[in-house]
Amino acid sequence: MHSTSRVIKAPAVATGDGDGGGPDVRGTVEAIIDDVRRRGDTAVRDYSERFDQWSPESFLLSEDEIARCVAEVPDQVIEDLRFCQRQVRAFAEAQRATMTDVEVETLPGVRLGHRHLPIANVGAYVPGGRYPMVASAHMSVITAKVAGVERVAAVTPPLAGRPPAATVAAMHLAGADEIRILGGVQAVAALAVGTETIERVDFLVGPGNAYVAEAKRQLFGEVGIDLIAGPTEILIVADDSVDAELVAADLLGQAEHGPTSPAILVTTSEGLAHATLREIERQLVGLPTADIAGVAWEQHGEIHLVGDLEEAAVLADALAFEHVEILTREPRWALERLRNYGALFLGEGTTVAYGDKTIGTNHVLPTRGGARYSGGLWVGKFLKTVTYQECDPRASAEIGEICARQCRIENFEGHARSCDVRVERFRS
Ligand SMILES: NC(=O)c1ccc[n+]([C@@H]2O[C@H](COP(=O)([O-])OP(=O)(O)OC[C@H]3O[C@@H](n4cnc5c(N)ncnc54)[C@H](O)[C@@H]3O)[C@@H](O)[C@H]2O)c1
Ligand SMILES: N[C@H](CO)Cc1c[nH]c[nH+]1
Ligand SMILES: [Zn+2]
Repeated sequence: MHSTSRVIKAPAVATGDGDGGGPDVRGTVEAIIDDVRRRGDTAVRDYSERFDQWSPESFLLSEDEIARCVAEVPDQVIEDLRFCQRQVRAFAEAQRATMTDVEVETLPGVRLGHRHLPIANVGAYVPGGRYPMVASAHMSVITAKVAGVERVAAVTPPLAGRPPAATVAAMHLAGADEIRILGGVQAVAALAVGTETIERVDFLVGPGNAYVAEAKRQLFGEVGIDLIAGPTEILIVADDSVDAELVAADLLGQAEHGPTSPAILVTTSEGLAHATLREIERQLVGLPTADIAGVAWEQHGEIHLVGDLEEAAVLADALAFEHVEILTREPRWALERLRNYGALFLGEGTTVAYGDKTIGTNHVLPTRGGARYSGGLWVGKFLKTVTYQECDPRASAEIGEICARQCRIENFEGHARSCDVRVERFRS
């Protein structure tokens, strides 16, 4: 296909630079994980002091401390948290209901099945370095609980030298079994490898900054992980049916996550492209987070003018962004056409912020191209799909003959004899 794509605004820094996985981040993370492995709680405390100026008597909140946090949160906030959590739970439960166990008779006397078993021990990282990311508590903790996870150990960094009350309330209402005020690599490493006071988990979930994402990547194998959910990304596909005010607001909305968060507009309308540039400048004035969003936009913001929506789709699939908004006349075309995205937002009626906080889909989503091979966090990530089999004597004799021959092709004589013994025993 001949592309007529033109760049209206290029990023000052190549997308992906500096937002994780670079040698500095990799080395720092490796050193912290090693140290936590060697020195346990002492290392955890040292890094918490160094990075978060936080060294309480215990990182684990007592029931009283949790109750004090919940009491600090205004009633309206608690009511809204409960609303958001109901939406997340309802969608997770609907997804869980699709995951039925299977048992089939594939041949007479041969029964094969699978079951979905919840992981027993999960660590849920709730970010909070720059903003208290309250909603991440719903996304990880509720979803784990809907899956049937027994122990959810939740962690989040302190906020201005204190437990972040709303985040703690959200973790508690979501059903977290343990709540620790502990952030960054030291928290993730402690959960993964275990320390004198923190029982290790089997699976780590949740978003985080480049350090947290890299820590999960390095610990993978020793512990399971949901996905790499690093610095937020947004891509908007738009035609001339949408106005620049909405597009600019949505781009800046996610750019405010951090100075390395890319925000990209792909449009068929040259008028919208230029209007969006102007509108972003206008909206940055007076935005309290303009210092972050402005840098993100300047360094990682892009506008591409394309010939048609097919070109837009090719670009969107190649970039495989975390969030993709479709602001075109008939947005549902994207459901059929696009394949690489973490979450899709169809039409002007919704926006990434709805998914981030309130509507019920999970906001823990793949970044840095991870959408090519993974979707976001969902109830299925907490379930292990395990198989079983059973064979009656007649079927066993039949299968055994074939299987023994197959084993010998591969020179597995021991395997073959485990079949032979059954053929002998069960042949009528
Ligand atoms: N992809 C997703 O699904 C998703 C969802 C929500 C949030 N996010 C992302 O989560 C991130 C949250 O980042 P944050 O920083 O606000 O909170 P965070 O909790 O992820 O990280 C804060 C911690 O980073 C550690 N840290 C900071 N500087 C460090 C350094 N130089 N060396 C080692 N450790 C260091 C500190 O211990 C601190 O507690 C954002 O990038 C946001 O875009 C992603
Ligand atoms: N946009 C983030 C997902 O990348 C989620 C979030 C929560 N709160 C604000 N934003
Ligand atoms: Zn967001």
